Amino acid sequence: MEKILIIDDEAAICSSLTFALEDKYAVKSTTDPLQAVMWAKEERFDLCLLDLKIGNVSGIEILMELKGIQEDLIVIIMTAYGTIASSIEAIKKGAYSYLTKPLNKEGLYSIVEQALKFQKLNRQVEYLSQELEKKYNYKGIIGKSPLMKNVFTLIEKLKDVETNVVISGESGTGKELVARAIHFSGKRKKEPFVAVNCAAIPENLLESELFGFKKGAFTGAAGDQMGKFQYANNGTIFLDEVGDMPMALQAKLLRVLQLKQVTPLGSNHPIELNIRVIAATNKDLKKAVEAESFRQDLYFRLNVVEISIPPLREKPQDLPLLFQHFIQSYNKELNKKIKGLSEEAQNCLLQYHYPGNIRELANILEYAMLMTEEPYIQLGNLPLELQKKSSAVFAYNQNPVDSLVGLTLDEMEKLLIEATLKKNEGQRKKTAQMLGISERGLRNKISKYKIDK
Ligand SMILES: Nc1ncnc2c1ncn2[C@@H]1O[C@H](COP(=O)(O)OP(=O)(O)OP(=O)(O)O)[C@@H](O)[C@H]1O
Repeated sequence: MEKILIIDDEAAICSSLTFALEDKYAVKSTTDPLQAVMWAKEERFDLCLLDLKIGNVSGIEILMELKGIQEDLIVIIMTAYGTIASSIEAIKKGAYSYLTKPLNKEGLYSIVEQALKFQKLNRQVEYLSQELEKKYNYKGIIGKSPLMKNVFTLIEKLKDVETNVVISGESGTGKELVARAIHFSGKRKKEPFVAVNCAAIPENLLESELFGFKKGAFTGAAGDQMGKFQYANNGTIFLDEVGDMPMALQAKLLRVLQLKQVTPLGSNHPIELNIRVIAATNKDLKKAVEAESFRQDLYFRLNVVEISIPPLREKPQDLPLLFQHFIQSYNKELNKKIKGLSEEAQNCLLQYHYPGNIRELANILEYAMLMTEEPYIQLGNLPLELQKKSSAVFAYNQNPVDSLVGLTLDEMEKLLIEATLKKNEGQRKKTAQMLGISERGLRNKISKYKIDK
């Protein structure tokens, strides 16, 4: 039985409403707003009939307090004054609807029934979207596309074995997330997971960062320092951007992996290691081996199994799930109650090709959520760059040439190259022919406009 709370400063109204509703619902009523707030803290009501003015207390304040306690409580405002303005204010603050006094029984029944139905549906939607998120959320990695399912299968296979793994994919595709999933679901999960970005640490510091050093090993080595390998002992070391590791260090890394021991700089005492190595790269390591910028022996030692993570533009079916996932998580982080995206904003985000992959999508949504005050993110809340692209595409569909007015020639050229590449599924030769330029010319423009390949 649904529970209804009635708050009105007239005891007669409280009892007549109770009488009208108690056959069908569990009803509690009070003339004291403080009492009502106390009840709401102790038990969960489904619906509240709230007077707009209870003595000196404003019903809107009570409404806000009740909503703060239980967000999905349906509140129907009752007003003797019938002033549209205050009722509209109440609705803006989260009331479901309002009734004008004197109350008519039929009107009351119908609005209560309708409101409870609405709430039931809302709860169902909330429940189903959480279930959906669970279904397509593999250890915090969202995705339902066949490409991502393949990644999940590999994680399952690799989590409990000791095999070295290379995770490849463009920047922001989730390589570190996958490495963490392997570590934290496998048998080393209680041991450390240590991530090192080989591209972010200056070359002269990388060796000491990885292997550690003894006091006096070099100028400035004021005391002993443990290296990342030692920190990660018994656990997993995650070598991010391994393709950027200098050649000299690659040889040392290979020795550490072969001998399963590390010797800090300036020390003669090797330390035994029991470590799993997961490396990541946004470069094509095979090509780097061919170009002799990556050692072949190290490549074979690291790359026992490769997990390749597809760029976001190759798995558009994951976009709606990711939108929902990030909106939910930023709602928590930013203390917001955004419900979703307007159709226009959603279309704009569906059309975009995300050179920065999921990291870029997350940033766009965080920005948009900070900008929006409404329940749904609007096109105008998205970064300007995206809006511009979207309006150009939209306008183009309406009126091909006029619509491009406002873009610079460079912006237009970039859009045209992107669209032609997309039509030709990335084939440059065909694209260059279509655009009437040489392949070299196309390559130059691709790099000038930073178009992803
Ligand atoms: N499938 C996914 N589901 C949910 N969040 C994801 C997913 N993939 C990536 N992310 C999020 O996107 C951000 C970037 O991911 P991550 O750092 O793992 O990417 P990366 O490929 O290692 O990037 P880089 O190469 O730049 O280091 C993180 O905040 C991560 O949580």
